[in-house]
Amino acid sequence: MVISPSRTTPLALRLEHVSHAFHSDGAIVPVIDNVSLQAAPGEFVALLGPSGCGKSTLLRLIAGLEAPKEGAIYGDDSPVTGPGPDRIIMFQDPTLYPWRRVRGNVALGHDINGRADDEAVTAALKLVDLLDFERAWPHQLSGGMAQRVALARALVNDPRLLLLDEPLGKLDSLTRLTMQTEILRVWREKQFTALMVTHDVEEALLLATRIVVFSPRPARILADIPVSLPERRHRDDPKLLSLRKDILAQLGHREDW
Ligand SMILES: Nc1ncnc2c1ncn2[C@@H]1O[C@H](COP(=O)(O)OP(=O)(O)OP(=O)(O)O)[C@@H](O)[C@H]1O
Repeated sequence: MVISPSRTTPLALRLEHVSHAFHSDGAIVPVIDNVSLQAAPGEFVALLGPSGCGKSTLLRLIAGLEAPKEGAIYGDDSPVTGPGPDRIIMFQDPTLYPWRRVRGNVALGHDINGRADDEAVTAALKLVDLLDFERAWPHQLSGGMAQRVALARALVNDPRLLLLDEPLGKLDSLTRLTMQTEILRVWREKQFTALMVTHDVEEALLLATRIVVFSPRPARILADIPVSLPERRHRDDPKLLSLRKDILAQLGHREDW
């Protein structure tokens, strides 16, 4: 499979009454509680919620890494029964192999049958603007560059749904701003469906077309908010600031102290 130079065919995602729980020390710990959610093809949905509420677990269920205890997940009306190259997850930690160059790390995303497609790897490197660094080693990269390598590795199979699990969480604030722009640029170019977990309300408002707010564990949907802001957004837009205040209130934060 070769990463297509133009738009991909985005996936329509649907979760129906999804619940999940873990066994811990002989007890059952509910983590997801009756979550029904849809993402239209090409939407960028941000998932916000308190730490430990179950957001990463929800992404793992959508990626097919685990099966929900109850409910069902559909991609384009087909039930999700396991992982697949159409749904790729990108984590907070880029986890690059230090003994592989940048190109070799990106190729790993495509190495399922023991060989990578050179053209696909080149296209993915180009997409994140790292072709000039293809022969660099991971230790020679900045944190932002390492995350761009991880993004290229996620994109090399041309996913139809990209699941971003706090991908910018460990970056310094300036690199984070640059990476937000990078992610938006790549999403606009490829037009995959995106679901991104973040703790940063402003980040969600700058990137997403919709924001879903979750309760503390077990995660229930508290609010599903369309972000009807212009495509090019400004963090000091009064409408963005007002939405930010509403969402922080949903999360139990008040800013009047
Ligand atoms: N494999 C597991 N076995 C047992 N408990 C687990 C497992 N994975 C996650 N949990 C628990 O499920 C809960 C939700 O975890 P999860 O990582 O999904 O939360 P989160 O909202 O992504 O958290 P954060 O925002 O801090 O990353 C936590 O209490 C966690 O300890």
